Amino acid sequence: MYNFKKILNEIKHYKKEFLLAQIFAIIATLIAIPIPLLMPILIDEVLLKKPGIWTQTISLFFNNCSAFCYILITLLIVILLRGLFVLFNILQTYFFEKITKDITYKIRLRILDHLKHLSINEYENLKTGEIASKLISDINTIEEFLIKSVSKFVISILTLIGIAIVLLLINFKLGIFILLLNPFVVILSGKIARKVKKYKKAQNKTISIFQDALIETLELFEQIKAYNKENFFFKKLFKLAKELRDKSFNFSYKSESLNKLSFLIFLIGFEIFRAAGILAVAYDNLSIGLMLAVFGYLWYMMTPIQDIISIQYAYFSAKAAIDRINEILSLKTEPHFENKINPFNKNVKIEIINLSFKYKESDYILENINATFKPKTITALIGASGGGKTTFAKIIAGLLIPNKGDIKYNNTSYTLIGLDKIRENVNLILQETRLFNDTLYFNLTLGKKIDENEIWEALKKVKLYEVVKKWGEGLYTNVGKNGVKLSGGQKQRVAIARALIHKPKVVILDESTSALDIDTEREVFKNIENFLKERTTIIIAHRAETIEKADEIYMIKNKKLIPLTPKIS
Ligand SMILES: Nc1ncnc2c1ncn2[C@@H]1O[C@H](COP(=O)(O)OP(=O)(O)OP(=O)(O)O)[C@@H](O)[C@H]1O
Repeated sequence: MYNFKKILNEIKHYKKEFLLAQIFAIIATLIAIPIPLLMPILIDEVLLKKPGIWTQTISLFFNNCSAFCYILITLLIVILLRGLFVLFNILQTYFFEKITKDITYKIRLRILDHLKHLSINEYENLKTGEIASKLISDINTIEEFLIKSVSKFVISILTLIGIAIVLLLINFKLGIFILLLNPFVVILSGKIARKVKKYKKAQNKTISIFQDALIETLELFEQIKAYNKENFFFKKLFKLAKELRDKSFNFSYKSESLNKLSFLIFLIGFEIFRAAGILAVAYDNLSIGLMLAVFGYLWYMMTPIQDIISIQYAYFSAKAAIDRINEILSLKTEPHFENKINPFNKNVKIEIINLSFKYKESDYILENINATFKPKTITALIGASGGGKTTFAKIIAGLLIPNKGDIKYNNTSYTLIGLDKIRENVNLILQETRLFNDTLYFNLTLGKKIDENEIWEALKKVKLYEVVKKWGEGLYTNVGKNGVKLSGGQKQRVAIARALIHKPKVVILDESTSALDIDTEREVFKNIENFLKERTTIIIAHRAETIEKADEIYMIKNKKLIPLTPKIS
């Protein structure tokens, strides 16, 4: 779990970089502080002919300097200082960014690692979009806070101290007046500016509601047409479009007005300080040049004050982001079992012993069941819809962990094998096959190097050979997002081909030919029959013909697994 202390503590790992960054930040600030003073001072010392410390210093190096020479030298020095300021600023940014990006990278890795080990049961309750937004936007928010608090805070404080000293030295009374009042001006205008942000957010929300509805309508366009529901859905869209107009108008108008108001407050403050500056010239011996320098410092003060104030907001946003990230980190990961014994080096006998299972908040789906699945045997599993067949298959495949009882693979408990080993050797082919937006080759091999001939052989068996041969790029054809270029039945056959290629010791077919027509299903089964008979096979099916192929039959009924012997035919 994360908290601010833990995140800020991370900085300890970057002591060298952090120290360098701070040193560069201090140098940059020291360089920047005198810049607003240099040009205005020439007004007094050169134009108004009141020689002072600046022209005297230049004269030490250049004899008989003319007005042009003073202005040129000052200009060159200002340009040089500005250049050096940027250079040191870049250096400090480099190190600060390196630190913050590395810290957030570690947070990202930690979340990804947690997701990797998430139990499937927990994963099913998560929305993928939510995870994506959490990973990206919440971590960005934390990063923003880190940059503001770690890098900008120190610089802002230093800059303000530097400016305060210069202002007080220029004119004590004017300095005090500005230093006390300016933060209020910035805070007030900043507060209003934040309200603008709130309205902008509300406006974006209305836009996204409209966008979501539009996308959904377009995605389901075919079904909407088929059910003759265009009027209903488009009426909803028309209504949302109207709402979007009204709300957008309301928000844009308000946010624009507030924006202007915020700037007005800032300008009023600025004008008051200018007036105070002129008053100081009139009544307090402030020179015109120094007055102009004070105006320069007024602008210069704005950014550090704003940065300091925004740390507070960044803190609250980051706090919410940390809470959301912790929500992900609190999701249960699957138990880790040591891979002590590998029972999969021969054909597999699976024994289910007093096994019970329930989902997070459900009643028991399976209760105290016992069964044996013999090697080189095809077992059919039947039962009413919703009875728990897929759940049972997932447990055998190591995707769900039983709440009670044991599963033994060749007399070895799953707790001694390790889930990864089980998944490697038990291939569960589900009814719905999800494919990667990648080539058919990748979808079949999943990154493993497999000889193309072997793949073509598998495709022949599942009757996809002709189809794929016709594709221009053959095995290297991209199947599109979620395999859109393939029909439901073709996708199911890709999944079966994948199993043929990976040769698992146990195969579970969970209604994995449901989308095939009877003839194709019959042929595919005939082609893979030997493959299935050589291993431990469980077939979940409704069709009598599929069940007939089984050597044994089990039925799931009332949370129990009942052997059906003799075989129904
Ligand atoms: N992730 C889940 N969280 C909570 N309950 C679930 C989850 N998955 C399935 N269930 C519930 O478990 C029960 C068994 O579902 P399962 O999918 O295993 O049944 P099935 O026999 O395979 O059904 P079908 O023949 O319709 O595919 C159902 O009541 C279902 O609502």
